Amino acid sequence: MAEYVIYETVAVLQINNPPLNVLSHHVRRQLMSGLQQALQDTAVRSIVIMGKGQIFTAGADVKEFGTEKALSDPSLPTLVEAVAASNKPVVTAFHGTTLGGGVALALASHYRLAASSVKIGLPEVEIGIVPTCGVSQRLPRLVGLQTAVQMIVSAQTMSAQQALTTGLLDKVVSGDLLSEAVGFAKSVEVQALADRRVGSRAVPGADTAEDVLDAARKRLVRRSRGAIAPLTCLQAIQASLLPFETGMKREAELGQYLWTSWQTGALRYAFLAERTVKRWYLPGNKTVNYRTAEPLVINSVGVLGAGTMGVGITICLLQAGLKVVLIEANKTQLDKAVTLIQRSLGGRSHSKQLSHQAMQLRATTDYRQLGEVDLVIEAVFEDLALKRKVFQQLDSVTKPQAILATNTSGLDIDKIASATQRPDKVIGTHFFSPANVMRLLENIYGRHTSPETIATAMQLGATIGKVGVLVGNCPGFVGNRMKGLNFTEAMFLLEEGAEPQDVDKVLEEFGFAMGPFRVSDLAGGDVHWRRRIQAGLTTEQGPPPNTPLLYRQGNRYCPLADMLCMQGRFGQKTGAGWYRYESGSRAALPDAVVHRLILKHRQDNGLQRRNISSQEIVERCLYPLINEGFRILEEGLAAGPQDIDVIFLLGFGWPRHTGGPMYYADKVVGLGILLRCLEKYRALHPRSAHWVPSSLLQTMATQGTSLTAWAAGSRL
Ligand SMILES: CCCCCCCCCCCCC/C=C/C(=O)SCCNC(=O)CCNC(=O)[C@H](O)C(C)(C)COP(=O)(O)OP(=O)(O)OC[C@H]1O[C@@H](n2cnc3c(N)ncnc32)[C@H](O)[C@@H]1OP(=O)(O)O
Repeated sequence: MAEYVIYETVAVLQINNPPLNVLSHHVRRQLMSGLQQALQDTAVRSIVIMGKGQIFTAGADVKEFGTEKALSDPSLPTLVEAVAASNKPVVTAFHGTTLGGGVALALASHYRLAASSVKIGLPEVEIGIVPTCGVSQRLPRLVGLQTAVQMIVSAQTMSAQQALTTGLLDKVVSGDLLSEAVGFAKSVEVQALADRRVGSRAVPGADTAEDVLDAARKRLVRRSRGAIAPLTCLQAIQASLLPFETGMKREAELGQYLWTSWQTGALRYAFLAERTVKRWYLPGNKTVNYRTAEPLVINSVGVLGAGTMGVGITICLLQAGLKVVLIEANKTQLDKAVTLIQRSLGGRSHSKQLSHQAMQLRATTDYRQLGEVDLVIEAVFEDLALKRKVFQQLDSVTKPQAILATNTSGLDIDKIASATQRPDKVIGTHFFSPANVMRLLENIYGRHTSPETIATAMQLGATIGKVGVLVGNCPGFVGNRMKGLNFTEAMFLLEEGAEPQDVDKVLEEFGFAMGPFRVSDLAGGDVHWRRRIQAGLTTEQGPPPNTPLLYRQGNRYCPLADMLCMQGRFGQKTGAGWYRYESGSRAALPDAVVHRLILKHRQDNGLQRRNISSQEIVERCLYPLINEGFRILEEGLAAGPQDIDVIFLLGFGWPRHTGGPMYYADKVVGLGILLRCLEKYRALHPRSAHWVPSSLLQTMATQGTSLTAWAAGSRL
């Protein structure tokens, strides 16, 4: 709700809708009624709008979007325009965080005041909408086009000091915000309002406007990759160069266009899904969940292995204020890791002046130093036998109540746990590289993992700023199990007529930052080659004896990746893979050697080249992966489609504006069409098991059930 209090001649309207003061319908109604009361009360000469609690407001109520409530009277635009039309001065005074609709209220006010710690931002583009309510028209008039573009299109927050410098704020206060705001409001009661109305101003620096907009447009065309919101927001900003009323009409048209687009639905889903997955539960036993399981308190963590992953994990633990014992048998490697960690945390090792965070690190070659830690994250080489040996050692050196986590991208958690006497305390914590940057933490529970251990791993993820997603134990877990199929089909497309750059281009246009072949070159082709060798699919010398070249273990198989690896072409690190790289450059250049290799492979094996459409590339690379997602749900390895989508959005660069693979299948492709497509390709490629539609998909498609609606109903 919103409270109404009078301080002499000042009416103070305080938003009180904990925890984040979102501008839900009831809040808007009360603010509007408070505003009208203040305007009618002759004793009131000025009005202050502020918020109670930890922040001013997180903006419009995103959970109302897509429902009638979002447009119910007073809608946010109506409220904002009522503030702008006030004939008594309105001062918006904010603290904590002020986002979206909160900024709209502030811009419509006559004065803006903020606490010095405030963060101001316009995250609308991230949920696929235009910052309407006059924001796209008033902000450029107040701070100039360059800053407006920066704020609206980047969605980054601004500090109070930056906002003061750009002219967004009139004053930054360090004392009590309420008394400062009331004092300020009194001081402006007799001031004329005409030139305080932002809408009546001209956009400063309009002479350089076209240059600013052109540069922004070029940047966005390069970066948006299919997302429509950023360029639409830019169009709205451009309209601020028109007379105010005309610009407002244009803003409303563009606002409506995005408001009704499927992409805003997808982006809003992604926003809520990231929060939904925190409310974890075991798909097979909902009584084990985030409410019933208590996490252990974790103060100190051991990290075993100081390779790239170990270093990244250590950095995020230290950044979260945890004590870390880093163990590495190789002293040279350990020293190198310590330098990297200190550098990353801002400590200056040469002057011995370390940051406070870096001082929480103890680096040693001695396992016994793990005796007192609350939890260990093992990050040694991805080899089951090695990990089992390490866990045996950990079991004997750590205290009995310590949790033992393994950073594996696909090995069997139960086999690792069975090397210890405490399988209930063993869990998989799959970090994504670079571990200190990527926000995903895939947590994998084994057959014996206790609820307490799960709750602790999920809590640890939140502590270190990651989004933890809980999944069941299967080869590759959820992410890699699904992702692997994308690459498999991408290679079949090469056999049938495509070149690596064709496949990459189509998937990059779809929205991925990099296509599968560029990703493979970046990650290093040898990583998966080793896995294929371990799985008995190939050998270092070629196919295993008495194995047909194009079929392995009963399925169609493309040996092209193996052939490249046998030539030592592992990708960027060797200067050549699916592409070639000129020395020191990361630019992937199409390579005649690869072209000839593919050509010869087709000729040797009687494979006919044909033209492959972009549509087919998308379907062949993405639909098997989605089908596998349905199988994962069917097998009870993920609680819902949100969990799978968050894994792909945060761990695999799946384009956010499509919501993630499961949302995309449900809301964009349609389950019926997906099913028919799988059946078509199954008929064409009978030796690829991944085209067999999952029974869950078949049931849903046949019954016309929506996956997201089904999931929303079953979620705790
Ligand atoms: C057909 C005609 C069409 C015409 C157009 C009609 C117009 C209709 C209105 C249009 C209005 C346009 C202009 C205004 C736009 C906006 O304001 S859009 C909203 C902008 N705000 C956001 O995007 C907020 C994003 N939130 C955050 O970044 C973070 O939540 C936070 C504020 C920084 C706090 O972070 P943290 O403390 O980590 O908390 P969280 O876990 O993220 O959130 C806690 C719970 O609060 C929920 N929540 C957060 N923000 C909102 C929100 N804006 N609305 C609703 N709910 C919100 C969040 O989901 C969490 O809840 P659970 O999901 O239940 O866990």
